[in-house]
Amino acid sequence: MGENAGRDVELTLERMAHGGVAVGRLDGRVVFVSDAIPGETVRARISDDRKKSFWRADTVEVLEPSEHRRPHVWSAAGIENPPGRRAGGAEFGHIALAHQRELKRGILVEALQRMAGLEVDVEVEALPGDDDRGGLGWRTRIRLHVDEEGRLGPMAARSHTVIPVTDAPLATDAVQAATPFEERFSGFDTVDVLVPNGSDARLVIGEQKPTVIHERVGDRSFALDDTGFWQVHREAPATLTRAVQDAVDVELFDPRAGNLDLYGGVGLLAAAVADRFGPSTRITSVEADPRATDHASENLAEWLGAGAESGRVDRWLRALQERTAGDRSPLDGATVVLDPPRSGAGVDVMAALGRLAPAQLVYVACDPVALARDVALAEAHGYRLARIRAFDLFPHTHHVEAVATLIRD
Ligand SMILES: C[S@@+](CC[C@H](N)C(=O)[O-])C[C@H]1O[C@@H](n2cnc3c(N)ncnc32)[C@H](O)[C@@H]1O
Repeated sequence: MGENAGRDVELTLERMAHGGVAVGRLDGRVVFVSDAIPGETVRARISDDRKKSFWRADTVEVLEPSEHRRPHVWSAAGIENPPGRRAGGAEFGHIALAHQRELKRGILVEALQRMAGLEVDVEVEALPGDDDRGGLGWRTRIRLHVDEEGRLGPMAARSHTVIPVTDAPLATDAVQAATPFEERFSGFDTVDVLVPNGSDARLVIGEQKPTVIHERVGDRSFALDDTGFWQVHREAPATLTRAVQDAVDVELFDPRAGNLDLYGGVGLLAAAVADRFGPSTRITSVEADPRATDHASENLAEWLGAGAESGRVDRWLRALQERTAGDRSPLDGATVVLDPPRSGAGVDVMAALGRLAPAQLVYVACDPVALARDVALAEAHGYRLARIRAFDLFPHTHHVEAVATLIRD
């Protein structure tokens, strides 16, 4: 760190940036400030002055509060704790819930405008029950880290410091009740606590071998590993199922085409499509994790035309192209659902999709900037954004989920 780290400065915040930090300016230099709200004036402590183009700072006192400021929903994360000693993972917990959604909307709209040249408006929709519970009690799984004394807690934001806690209010009541906050776990790095829908709580301590669990979504049961990926919000699997079903343009959907569910996990979204379009639907889920792929095969077994293949999406699409003989693309008339990790699909995958030319893409995104970049790439390959919805899948954090339909012009 340079000589400014630790210095307190007064800043008025202009806007919220991607990543959940507010933007202020000090002598013309951008400063990203945590725990602040656009419009506020705060005293902030500089935490990182290594870069020429921007510094980072943490709010230590609010001098002129925003009307949207609230006491933090998690005392372990509030500004009463010293910078570097605040629990991470609830960086919007000091902002009124409706305003959190407004800020997330702004980030998504601005990213699409700046990176894809699109003027869209979109509401960030609350998930069922969240407004009644103040945006708390939604996490069906949490990962806690172990500090040097064996205590459990999240890391502080942008840090590897574990902050021991005695509660986790974003987690469901069942997850909180199952979390052994008072126990010590010396010798382990992490403890995962999860309560699958309709079954008992599970603890995954350190590098434990995976155990198969089941999650219910409506009438369906999905097999998965307790160490594997599953949507975190208790209402997310059902909400994304409906959103993907609604996002598919029915006129363009061909059940006999080579439909795909890329980054398919254990087959949640392939099942959504197959459920929507009936028993003759063909769809292949592509997933990098071989165990998740095995579960997807099992979870999709009732549809004759549905299956799962293991592989990295970029390589799998390249192999598909290489197998292609003649002029007809294997994705002619196909619908491709893709739900990549935070980094998005990226240049190679979007280019491969552009060459394979499916009729429509349904892009499920957990990062608005990666989405906007990939929408711009899709446009360059002849697709246009036909519709987009956004969901507040992660209340009290800066994260937002979007479901976009891109249609080949
Ligand atoms: C956001 S999750 C979505 C899973 C699924 N759609 C769901 O909703 O449950 C992303 C999935 O992509 C997988 N993944 C990450 N990178 C991948 C890649 N390059 N190729 C294939 N799968 C990948 C992860 O293992 C994870 O299961």
